[in-house]
Amino acid sequence: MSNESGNGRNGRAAGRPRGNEPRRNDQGRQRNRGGSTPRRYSEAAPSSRKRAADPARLAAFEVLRAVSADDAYANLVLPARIRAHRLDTRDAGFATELAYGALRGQGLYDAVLARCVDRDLARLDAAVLDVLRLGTHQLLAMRVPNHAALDETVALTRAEIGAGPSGLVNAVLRKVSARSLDEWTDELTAGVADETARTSLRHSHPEWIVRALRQALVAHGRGTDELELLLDADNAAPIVNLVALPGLGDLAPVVERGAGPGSLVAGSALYDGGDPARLPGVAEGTVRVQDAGSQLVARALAEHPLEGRDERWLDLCAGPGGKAALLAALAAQRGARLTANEIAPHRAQLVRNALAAVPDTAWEVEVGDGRRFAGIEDGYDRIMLDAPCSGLGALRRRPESRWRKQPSDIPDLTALQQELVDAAVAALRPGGLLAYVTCSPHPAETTAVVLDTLSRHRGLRLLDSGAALDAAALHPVDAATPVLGRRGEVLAGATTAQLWPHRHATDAMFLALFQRVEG
Ligand SMILES: C[S@@+](CC[C@H](N)C(=O)[O-])C[C@H]1O[C@@H](n2cnc3c(N)ncnc32)[C@H](O)[C@@H]1O
Repeated sequence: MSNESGNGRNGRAAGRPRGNEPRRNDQGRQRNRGGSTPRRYSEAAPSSRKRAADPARLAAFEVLRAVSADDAYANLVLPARIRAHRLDTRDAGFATELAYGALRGQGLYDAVLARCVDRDLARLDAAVLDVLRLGTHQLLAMRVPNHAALDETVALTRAEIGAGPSGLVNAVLRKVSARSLDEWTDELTAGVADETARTSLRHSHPEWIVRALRQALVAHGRGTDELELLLDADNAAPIVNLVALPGLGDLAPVVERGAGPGSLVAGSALYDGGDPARLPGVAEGTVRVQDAGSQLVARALAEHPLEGRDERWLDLCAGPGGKAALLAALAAQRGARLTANEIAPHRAQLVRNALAAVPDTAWEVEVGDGRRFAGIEDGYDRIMLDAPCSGLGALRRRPESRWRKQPSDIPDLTALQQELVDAAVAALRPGGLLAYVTCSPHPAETTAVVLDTLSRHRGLRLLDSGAALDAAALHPVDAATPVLGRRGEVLAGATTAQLWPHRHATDAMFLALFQRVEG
């Protein structure tokens, strides 16, 4: 057995990519090799190869098993598996790339596997299918030598599933390794006439999401020529974004530990040095992991000028508390107080945890349906409505989510979004500000909700949301979309704003900032 296919002297498992940057093709996809690279295979038969599973690959396998067998969320399972296997920073990075990459690429990898397995994939043992997805990702998209990907995946199969399927796994992965990712995608898409179906395969997104994102680009004033960039951004690992809670957190020690300053929003940093939980301030909760787009929409609400009283702030749908923590810290600096409401008790507890670092004079947590705020007496000055949504703007962060969502989810969500908007409007004092936010660019959840809201609430004005984002950002973000009125006229001074992973390196957060103009 070569050195590369066994555990190294430092305990690091074999076959890890070496060098700094993974190679990428012209769509930004990570590559294993080009078609001209010589292919190497282990000479040993599967039965005589190593049997122990490499801990990093085992951690990734456990994540895929939890996702497919228990409907778990990969981003919640992975940290625990990394700790359980005591992976160092490099191996944790390998396990993360392997698990997340295999989940994101599942649509394309299953199409490849369907060509290499002599039966319907649905008839394969689910654990065997997961192990094949992990092997396929290593062979086609990671810089793991072929022989290491094969040996290690067969060893994982033997150790975790049994000797029986290891021959099948070996045979299938040898077929997979006979072509590069580009060769496979070309072959799989060659006979597909429909453009959406081709794009869906090539970029490993369900067809309905490809269609929805194409419509979203158009609805928010972008060109459909950006679609492939957007899909590729969904398939790339996002860098960790940090926020220092204003007045409480300090980024200087975090920067000393290798983080770079964030370029989009004040008080933010970017970190790619491993587990952010080890950074100064993170355990204390004064420095938090939070997407820069989320930071920006929270600041856009908090920093927009407001006449009159500015003491009562409401976060209507606060769980798990990311925006609430930032809003509460800003409220504390202004002598305001945030009510953070959440319907799910366990998520309300996450909000309390997120707020723990902020003086408790500045916040309270309530548990209940946000729609009950329609009946309150004394209105709020600033309301954040970060509505439950499809999450189509955060696919890069939740690698399995694209395969779980259904187009039939959307109508129920938009009905709830509209009812929550109605409650928020009723809970707003005259002159008060309402931020309607989604982590989805889907037109039904964004522009359609805004137009419906404007048609039913004549006392509500849509502000220039794009300008509000620009004012809260370190530089103009160019995210504004003009809004058309009933007769097709552009509404003066009114825009919505849409951030994008491929343009802003944020989640695709949507913001519509409203003001109640009459009592
Ligand atoms: C998009 S998440 C909010 C994310 C949060 N603002 C943050 O930044 O961490 C939407 C939240 O709304 C909650 N939710 C769903 N229906 C609700 C309702 N009717 N009233 C209040 N909260 C609700 C969900 O449980 C979920 O925690």
